Amino acid sequence: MDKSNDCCSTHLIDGDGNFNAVGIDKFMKEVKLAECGLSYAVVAIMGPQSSGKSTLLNNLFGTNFREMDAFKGRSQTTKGIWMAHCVGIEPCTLVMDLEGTDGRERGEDDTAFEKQSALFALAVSDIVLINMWCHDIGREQAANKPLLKTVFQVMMRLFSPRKTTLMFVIRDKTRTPLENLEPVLREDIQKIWDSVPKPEAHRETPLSEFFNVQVVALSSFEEKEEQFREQVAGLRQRFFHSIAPGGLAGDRRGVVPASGFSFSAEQIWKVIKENKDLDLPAHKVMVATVRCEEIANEKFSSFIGNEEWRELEETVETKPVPGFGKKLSSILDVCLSEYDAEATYFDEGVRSSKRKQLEEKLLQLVQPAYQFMLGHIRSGTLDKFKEAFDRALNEGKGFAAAARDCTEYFMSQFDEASAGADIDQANWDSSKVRDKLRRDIDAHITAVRAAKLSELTATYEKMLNEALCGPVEALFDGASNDTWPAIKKLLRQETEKAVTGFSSALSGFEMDEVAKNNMLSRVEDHAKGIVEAKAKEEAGRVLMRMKDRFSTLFSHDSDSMPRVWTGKEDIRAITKTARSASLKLLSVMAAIRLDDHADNIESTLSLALLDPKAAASTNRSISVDPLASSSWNEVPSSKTLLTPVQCKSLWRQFKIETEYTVTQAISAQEASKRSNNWLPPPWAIVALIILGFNEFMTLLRNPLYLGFIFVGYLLVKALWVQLDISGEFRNGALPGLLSISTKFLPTIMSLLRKLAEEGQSHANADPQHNHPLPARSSQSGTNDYDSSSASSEVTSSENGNEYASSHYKAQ
Ligand SMILES: Nc1nc2c(ncn2[C@@H]2O[C@H](COP(=O)(O)OP(=O)(O)OP(=O)(O)O)[C@@H](O)[C@H]2O)c(=O)[nH]1
Repeated sequence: MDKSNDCCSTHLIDGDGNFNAVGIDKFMKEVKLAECGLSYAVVAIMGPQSSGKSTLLNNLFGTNFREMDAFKGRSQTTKGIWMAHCVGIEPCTLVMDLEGTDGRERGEDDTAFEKQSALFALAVSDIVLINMWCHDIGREQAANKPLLKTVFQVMMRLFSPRKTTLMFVIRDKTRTPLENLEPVLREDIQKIWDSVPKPEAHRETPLSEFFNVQVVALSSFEEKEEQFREQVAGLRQRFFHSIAPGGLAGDRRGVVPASGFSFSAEQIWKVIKENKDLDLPAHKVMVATVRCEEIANEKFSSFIGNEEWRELEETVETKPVPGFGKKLSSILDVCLSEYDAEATYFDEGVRSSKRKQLEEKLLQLVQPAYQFMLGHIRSGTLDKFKEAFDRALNEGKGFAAAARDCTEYFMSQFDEASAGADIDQANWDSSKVRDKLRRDIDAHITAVRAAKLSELTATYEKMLNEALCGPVEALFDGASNDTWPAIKKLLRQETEKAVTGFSSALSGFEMDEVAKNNMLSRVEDHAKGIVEAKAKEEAGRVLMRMKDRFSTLFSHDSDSMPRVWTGKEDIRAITKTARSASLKLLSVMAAIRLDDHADNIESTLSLALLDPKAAASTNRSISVDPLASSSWNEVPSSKTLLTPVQCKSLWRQFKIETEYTVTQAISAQEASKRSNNWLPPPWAIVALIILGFNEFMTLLRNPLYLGFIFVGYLLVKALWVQLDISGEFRNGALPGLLSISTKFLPTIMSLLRKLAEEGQSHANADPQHNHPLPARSSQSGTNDYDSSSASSEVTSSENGNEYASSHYKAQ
């Protein structure tokens, strides 16, 4: 029978002392040893070569170790150490069949492997069966004596050895009852124990401290097979629940968890082969360290490959994952509890330190995902805060209250959400992200606050602009003594109104008094600035305004009716009034007078510009022009709109530009006077009537004369109109005469030509109806007269209008 093909037995260490790690791993998987934890037992059998060890094990545990064929003779069949799984015994029990001692194959001196395998069996097994022939008991040259000596010697090489059960299996028992055999055997054992050299610490240590000695006797398999089987079946029962308290196994102090068995065995064999002492507690820790490390690494790798984790990690990079903390905690929990389950039977100190390391590694791995999650929570909370804050402001909530409430609410929202992202395994600090959120919120509030404040300021400034610009301009338009007081009053009213409104609008911001007052004073300054800017603007066009005012006053009477220069008006007085009114405008526009400080700009200006002679006489002693200065005495330069020099220059310009209007008026007045004087004086008219009374009467009595006179009148009138005599004389008598004299003859000629043409055309058109010429001429003359008269009237009317309109334009 070839043992290598057995499904449940494997060559653990070969004859040359090589450890079959691959084979044992495979074996462990087959028997599912790793799942057993500490619930497993290891049995080893030692004994002389061909003493029926394999036969016993196969019968006892249902194994399939190779037995020697009885017909081929007693030669060594078991080389090295074999291992098999005991069939049907609970808990899982492994059995090791060791190479027989005192074998002829290795020679008498080659005890190295024997000792090594004995030490290995003692270090690894809970129960060691010592197979011996019954007839060897009490014999001096017994085959098992060297074996026992070896066992006891190697036992000394184990530090803190656990108590192992040494079960002496007496084969081929004789009729001598066991009760008689056992004391002899125990005596033999004790003698051997006493003869073994021991270290100082164990010199007095009894055998029972190290070994739990048991003795069983079996009938011969060959001769009394039936009895043998019965006895073996009874013995088998003792291996059930061997590790339970009071069971067959020893104290199991050095036992390693089943999953570490293969590694532990390999390491023990390695140490034994290197001929070192075996420190089992240290070995246990070493095995635990290596195995826990392996388990931890395996769990870490399986965590990295975990689908759920990978999905979570991938998702959280782009968006928040609801229930992040719970999900991640549960994945980590599964991983760590798997570790716990597998490492549970290893040394507690090692196990927990490796668990801690695994946990740290896992937390390090998942921390970036947590940071992503916190980042999403932070940005999401910030966005929601902005929305809610805007909404609260739009609903009319006070700025500071809205900022405070929203901040408080959304910070608590963040705290809640970040608590949801926390995992049970770590106490991660989210305060940095929280602080960042707080900073972002504060920055947003500050930005919105600044925008709102500047919006409010702009609104009130705009209101002030609207309230002040137009009225101030109108007030400057009618510049008078009351202008600046009126402007001051208007400014005060509007400023008060704006400040009150602005102040109540600012109340929602809960600003400190100083800042608030600063803002209010800025609004006040703005109002003042508007007035000053308007004043500067108006001062820039003061010349135009002065001219307008002059024209208005000059060309209109006290009822604001356009003035017609009839000759009765006092142009000098009118001019003076108009100029002094214009000067008033100049003096009003010369400086900003928003404070109550009085100045004498007006008097200086009127003295220097309106009445230069008086000024000259007043200042004779000083002989200095009061306007030859670039500043007014009482007015600071910031409030000066027009310096004295500018005023002087403006006045000069003004006078030049208005002079034409005055000249025009004077001319018009003279022309008017002349046009009203064409009739002879009344006394001449009375003398003419008295002296010419007879001639008039004669003419009236004779219709022919009357007709001649009428025709003559028509001719003179026609000449008057044609020559525009009244028009020609408007520019003076001499130019009129000269002009008429040059135009007289051509006009007569053209008049006659027209008459001739008229007569010709009538003769050609209707030769039969030859109307009498006088009648026709009379009609024609009448028409001419009418049209001329009308045109003359129109012309004069147009001239009148033109005249009026020229005056109007001048205004
Ligand atoms: N006298 C006697 N012979 C036995 C007994 N059991 C087995 N044998 C015989 O002993 C011989 C050796 O049997 P194995 O079981 O191979 O002995 P072993 O100790 O495993 O041999 P190695 O592996 O070579 O050390 C076989 O021929 C068996 O038939 C027994 O109880 N009494």
